Amino acid sequence: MLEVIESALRGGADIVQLRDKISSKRELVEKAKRLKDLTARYGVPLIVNDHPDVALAADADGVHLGQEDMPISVAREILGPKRIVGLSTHRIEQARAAEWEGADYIGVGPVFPTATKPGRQAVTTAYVSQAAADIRIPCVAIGGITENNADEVLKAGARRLCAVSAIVGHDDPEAVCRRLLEKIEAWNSKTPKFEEGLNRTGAPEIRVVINGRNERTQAATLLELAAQYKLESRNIVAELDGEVVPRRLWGETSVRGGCAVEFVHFVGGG
Ligand SMILES: Cc1ncc(COP(=O)(O)OP(=O)(O)O)c(N)n1
Ligand SMILES: Cc1ncsc1CCOP(=O)(O)O
Ligand SMILES: [Mg+2]
Repeated sequence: MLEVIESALRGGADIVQLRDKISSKRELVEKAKRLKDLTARYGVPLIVNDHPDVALAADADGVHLGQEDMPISVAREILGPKRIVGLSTHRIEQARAAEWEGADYIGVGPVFPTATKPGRQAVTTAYVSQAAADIRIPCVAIGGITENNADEVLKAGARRLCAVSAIVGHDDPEAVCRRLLEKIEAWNSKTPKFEEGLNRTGAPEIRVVINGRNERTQAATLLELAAQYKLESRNIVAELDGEVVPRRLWGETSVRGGCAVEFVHFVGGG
């Protein structure tokens, strides 16, 4: 496994997921630790599929969850705010919900039928296009993607590809990754520089609920959020997820996707 992954890393793979449905938890932790040592040498994040506890034990960079796995909020409780939490999606409503609930990225697939995930209906490139147009967090197209059909997926709007068998089932993973990356880069240079998940000023955009309304914001802290609404110098109280946050802490209080903020001001007589 380590040889194959190192070859992919040499070819430019820029994120690695440990997906192993057979090993025991004990074996998974061992594998994840060894993989983490390897990916860290290449400065590449390691994601563990399905198991936040294994991700934590191996100091991996995040976890990938499916629709049947634990909720994002529970994984975050286990992993803390800094690690990556990704979620599989198969239709646009699930993608919107994932964004809303604070996923860091979504899987979009299976784009094509694949023996790696047998019995799963393909979502086709139509869903890839929908996600690319509608979703701000990074979208990773997955499922049956090979060098032969990568351009079709990229043409549909994907800018991140995940491939399993096309890479690990090839005798030269490095060469496959290099060629896939060339395709991704060719499509990136054809389209305006607009990173998925980042808006045009470069800051990540998240969805929050402000005084009961769904809003998008680039604010990283409560202070920035107040400033966005020109409230920072007004005599108001802020609540984050039902807790009052003292004004002196606004600058160091993070706002994250899906959180609820109430800005309350006082009026005479009540
Ligand atoms: C990047 C990415 N996308 C989708 C999946 C599939 O996750 P899930 O639906 O939970 O299925 P399993 O992989 O657990 O069989 C993934 N692993 N990675
Ligand atoms: C895990 C997973 N989830 C959706 S498709 C898939 C398998 C992707 O593997 P392959 O690249 O071999 O089709
Ligand atoms: Mg899963």
